[in-house]
Amino acid sequence: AWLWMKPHPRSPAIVPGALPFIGHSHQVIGDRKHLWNFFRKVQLYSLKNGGVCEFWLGTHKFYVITDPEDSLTLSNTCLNKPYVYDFAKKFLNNGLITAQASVWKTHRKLLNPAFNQQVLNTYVNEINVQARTLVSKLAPLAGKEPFDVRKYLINYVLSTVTRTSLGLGTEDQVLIETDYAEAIDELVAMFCDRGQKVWLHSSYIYKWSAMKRKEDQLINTVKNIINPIILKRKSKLKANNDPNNYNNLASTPGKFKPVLDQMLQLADEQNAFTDDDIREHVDTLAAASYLTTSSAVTFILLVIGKYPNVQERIYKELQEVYEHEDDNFTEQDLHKLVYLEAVIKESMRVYPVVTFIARKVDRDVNLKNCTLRAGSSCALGLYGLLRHPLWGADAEQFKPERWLDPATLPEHRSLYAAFGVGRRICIGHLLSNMMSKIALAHICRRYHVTGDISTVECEFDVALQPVKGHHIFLTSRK
Ligand code: HEM
Repeated sequence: AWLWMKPHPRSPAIVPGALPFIGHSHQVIGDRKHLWNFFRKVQLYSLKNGGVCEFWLGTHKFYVITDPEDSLTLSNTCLNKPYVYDFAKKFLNNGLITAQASVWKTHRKLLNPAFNQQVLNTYVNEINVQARTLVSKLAPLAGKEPFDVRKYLINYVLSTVTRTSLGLGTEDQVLIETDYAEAIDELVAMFCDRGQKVWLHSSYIYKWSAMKRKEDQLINTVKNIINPIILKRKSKLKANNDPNNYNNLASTPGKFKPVLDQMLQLADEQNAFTDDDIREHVDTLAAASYLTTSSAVTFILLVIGKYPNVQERIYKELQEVYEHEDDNFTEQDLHKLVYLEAVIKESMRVYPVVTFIARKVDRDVNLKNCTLRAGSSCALGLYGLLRHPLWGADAEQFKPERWLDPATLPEHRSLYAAFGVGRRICIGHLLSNMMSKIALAHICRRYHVTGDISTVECEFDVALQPVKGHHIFLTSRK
């Protein structure tokens, strides 16, 4: 093992503190706040050392890339995910996040059209409905005490994503928002837990653990909820007597074709997906969307709360866009909210929620100054890319204005890494932006927000999130 750990020519710098056999494993043990500090530290170390460095978990080598060009090379050369993603494989299997490159290529191509702007525009009405529900749930809290807004946002994102992907009626939707949401939440937390408990990485040891028994139980819960929904929808579409049938929906204003229907249609016409594939895609969309988007909006509210001038400018822009206090935000309105968009982008740059992604290095890869060895894993440091010196001397500062003038933005596209880098970039990024924008527009037109991003401590939980209990305070604008 020691020989394997020995640097070879064209090796990058090794993060200090490695021990024989265990590498840096002792440095990741601790709570989630500690874990985030470790990941942050290695990315800053990578930035300082020419954009690539390495660390070790046991005898497994992880490279960390924060150079924009090298990260693009690696992410497009190696499309497979490393073994840590396999922890979620039993649950999400052929879903886009965990799918092997060969399956991913076909499925991603088939699913891309379901997330293009034209399709997303048909969701605007539904997202407004959900944002109104969010605002009405926040109403009793306004003017009272500071509170943790994240759980309300989780609920908002999960309802929106499951509504638009499953198209359920109110009855079935209740089950999704309670039992299904809870099971997904526990499963995601469990994968993160296993990642940190290095001894449970071995599938042999894991097989005998209480965590594995719990995982099986939760996966069954999820299957028992989603499988009947898929079957029911399938037979309804087949019978062609459903008034919600796609062909009627497509042309009805305010209606949309849920992703589930699009997948069932592809399955029917092209044999593209099995029922299991479809469930895995639906579960992946739910799991990938809610922690990320809810954290992002929480951070944005804390940022808005900290900078009153930014908040007033958002409010002014909103007032210019809608005519009546109670109007929905239309697709055209969303285009006009350019300052709000800049605030969202800048907040996600300075306070990203997905701080790194990873790839399996399944062949030797030559980068500018070093060679990555096959058999290892590589983390692409999104946090590092988003504050790379190429952003300018003010890279650490929150400055939404930089997005209003393209001339001030860095040229390299992979520096805009909040939603990933390369071909496996987030499929839901436009939907996520729409959900964030509509929720913030509804909140900011009703309330004045107080919060303080500068005192927030973060913990790593798949998505980065404020340590529990970080609060905002709302006062009604009326
Ligand atoms: C603030 C919100 C979000 C952030 C920061 C985010 C970030 C990311 C990142 C960094 C990746 C790349 C993962 C990797 O390469 O390993 C990714 C992938 C993915 N995201 Fe998102 N995401 C967000 C919201 C969403 C939403 C709303 C959805 C679904 C509706 C979604 C669905 C997915 C899926 C399915 C993938 C896998 C894509 C593939 O490999 O083809 N995400 N996301």
